[in-house]
Amino acid sequence: MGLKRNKISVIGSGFTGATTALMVAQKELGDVVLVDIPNMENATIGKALDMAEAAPVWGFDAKITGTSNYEDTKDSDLVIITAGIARKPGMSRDDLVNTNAKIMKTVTQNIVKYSPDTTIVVLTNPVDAMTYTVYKESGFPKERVIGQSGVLDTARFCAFVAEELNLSVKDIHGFVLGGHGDDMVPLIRYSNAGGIPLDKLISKERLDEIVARTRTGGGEIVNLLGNGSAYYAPAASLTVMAEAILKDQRRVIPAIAYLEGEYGYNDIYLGVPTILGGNGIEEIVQLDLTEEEKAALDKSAESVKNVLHVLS
Ligand SMILES: NC(=O)C1=CN([C@@H]2O[C@H](COP(=O)(O)OP(=O)(O)OC[C@H]3O[C@@H](n4cnc5c(N)ncnc54)[C@H](O)[C@@H]3O)[C@@H](O)[C@H]2O)C=CC1
Ligand SMILES: O=C([O-])CC(=O)C(=O)O
Repeated sequence: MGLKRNKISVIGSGFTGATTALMVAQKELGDVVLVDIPNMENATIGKALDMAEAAPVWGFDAKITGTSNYEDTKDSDLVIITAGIARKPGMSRDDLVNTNAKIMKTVTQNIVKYSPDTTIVVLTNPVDAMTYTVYKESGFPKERVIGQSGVLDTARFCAFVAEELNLSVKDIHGFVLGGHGDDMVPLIRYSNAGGIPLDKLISKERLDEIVARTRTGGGEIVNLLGNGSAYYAPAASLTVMAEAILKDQRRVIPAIAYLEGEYGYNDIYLGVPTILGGNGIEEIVQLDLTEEEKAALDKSAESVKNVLHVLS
């Protein structure tokens, strides 16, 4: 017998879930089970079938199944949660908290029932609080419940810097920490273009504008789409995290992790630099922060705590 293929379940077959399913299948990270509520079952089966029919065109081997039955997720190696409502123009991510917390609880109970040893990556907003909810509901060890924000926020920052400098995105490295809200913390000191610190290449005034655009990057897309939020870059971000975990890459990736003293915070999920590998979050990297950077991170952590208070 040959090697066993990974099984990846994606919960929620909407914009982010369906796009993620296609991206992970295209990269042959494993077989994919796409799950939604019973009312959406036909549409979910249809999306999965449509993706399976793309496989011969692109030449990827991955079985893709659509379902509303969690039994089909049994023994998943990785579960990605995208289920829930998305914001519309005029809303903040935090407005989604009560509706999506309820969804997180039922989804998590079903995941745990069929895949007690899996690793969970959460996308649903407000994502820091939703990752905390999934962690508490699952009873899983903290390293196996992870939230996505930093890859996306950093990607937006890098896209804006590459555009500003007219350079390849491949040479831009950024680091965005904190909660996935408008007071997230892009760390200029740890960002560079081909190793050259950004403050040597871009004026302070323009850098401030890029930081501000990064912080409201999700809202910029929400306003343009009019009827939902971003999904291509979020799905690409989830795919990178899935690859790091399933291939045990030990990549340095900003992710939403449970903190017990790191950066001075306790009992909170927050975006920090991590090492992501086969065991999920294998380490939290503790950077030295200036007083100003730490104050900005404190403010962001405070916003996440305020959302968590709504839930308790
Ligand atoms: N953390 C991040 O960086 C990002 C987070 N998001 C969040 O991801 C979530 C999903 O966004 P979209 O895919 O654009 O929304 P969408 O509305 O296109 O899809 C959500 C899907 O979840 C399904 N769903 C609802 N309750 C469910 C349940 N109990 N079980 C299974 N499926 C269920 C819905 O039927 C729908 O198909 C939103 O909360 C959004 O704010 C989106 C982009 C980036
Ligand atoms: O902005 C939103 O509501 C969706 C999201 O989290 C993002 O695109 O960063």
